[in-house]
Amino acid sequence: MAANGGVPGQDFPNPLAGNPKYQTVRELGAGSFGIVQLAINKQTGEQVAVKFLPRGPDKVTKHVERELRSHSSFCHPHVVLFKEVFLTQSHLAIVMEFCSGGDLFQYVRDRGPLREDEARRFLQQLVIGLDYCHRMGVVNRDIKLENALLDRNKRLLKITDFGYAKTAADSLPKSEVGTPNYAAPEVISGIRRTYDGTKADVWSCGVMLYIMLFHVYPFERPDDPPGPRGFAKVLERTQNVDYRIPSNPRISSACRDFLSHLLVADPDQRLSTAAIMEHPWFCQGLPPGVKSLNDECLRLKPSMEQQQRTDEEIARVVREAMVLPNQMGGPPHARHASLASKSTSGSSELENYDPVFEEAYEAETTRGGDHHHRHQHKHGP
Ligand SMILES: Nc1ncnc2c1ncn2[C@@H]1O[C@H](COP(=O)(O)OP(=O)(O)OP(=O)(O)O)[C@@H](O)[C@H]1O
Repeated sequence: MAANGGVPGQDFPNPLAGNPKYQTVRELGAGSFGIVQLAINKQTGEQVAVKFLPRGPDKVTKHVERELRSHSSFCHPHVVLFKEVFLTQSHLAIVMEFCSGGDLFQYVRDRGPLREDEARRFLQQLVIGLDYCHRMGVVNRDIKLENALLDRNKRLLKITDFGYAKTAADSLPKSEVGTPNYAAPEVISGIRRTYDGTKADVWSCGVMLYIMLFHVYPFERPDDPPGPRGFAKVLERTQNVDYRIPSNPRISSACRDFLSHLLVADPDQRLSTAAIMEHPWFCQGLPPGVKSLNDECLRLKPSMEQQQRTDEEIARVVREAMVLPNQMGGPPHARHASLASKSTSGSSELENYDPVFEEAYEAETTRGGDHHHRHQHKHGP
């Protein structure tokens, strides 16, 4: 921490300086919208991640409001838990569950291709989390390795970043969003004025699985030219579904079949998350009870009145955050406009859920085998 209480490398004072509830531990990273800090809740000792968006109309937009609305309605073991949002003098602060194991991109980058059963375990968790979001009426549209965070044991996966998410009520997505390497053909082509965002998310899951298995992007080639020409080739191959299955590391025919049902050009022919959950490759080693987890989580959904109150509160905080503090003439420091804190407590089934996948991993590890192949590829993560 800089001497002035500021964040090293940042030209503004630490937004949490003097905050009565949270204290900064360290910076976790920066995204395109703002920085993320690890902080500690001084009252409970709990570690949390706090994302800061600079106040003012440039960074705090209606998209932020939508992200917060979606995120605040979720309560699921494979979705990073939203805790609260508040205003500081300079920033809108979004408090989330802290995932100390880094993201799946770093994990795959450090290990090389994952063993098929390890890749499947991550994919299972991703799809279960995603199916829940879809059933809550939200498509993510930015599914990628970087947005899958891991717990301290690097076993449990949690989806994060709903910056591009759309609710079903917002109508089907029309804009081209997401990350090019993970974008579905119908998103790239723009031929359909609208597309089914749930199926675009499924395509991105297919890309993620491919990268986990082979440590390279499916539609890139090592001899692609750099810059826009290489980029254009990736888009062209995506639209032609022109990918190859490397012979090394060898994958099972069931896995190959599974992948070929995710990376399908026609979204109507592509598996839905519900159909994925019936595929034999996906079901292998799936801990018992996991398939009914989403029904349980959906039962915990806030009531319409509750969610309406939360949405109104979010709208109020976001409206205030859009105005620069010196234009408000309001209180000078850390105006705490927070929502009630959330946790998964109250549902014993959810509280007991995390060990389910952990135990499944343990069983798998005991069964043996070298967990991590270490093939090096030129253009992988
Ligand atoms: N809940 C969290 N727990 C632990 N680390 C987190 C958490 N949320 C974000 N991070 C880390 O903070 C960094 C910035 O995250 P953020 O979501 O702002 O940006 P991003 O997803 O990398 O980029 P962008 O927002 O441009 O897509 C990332 O390295 C991410 O791993």
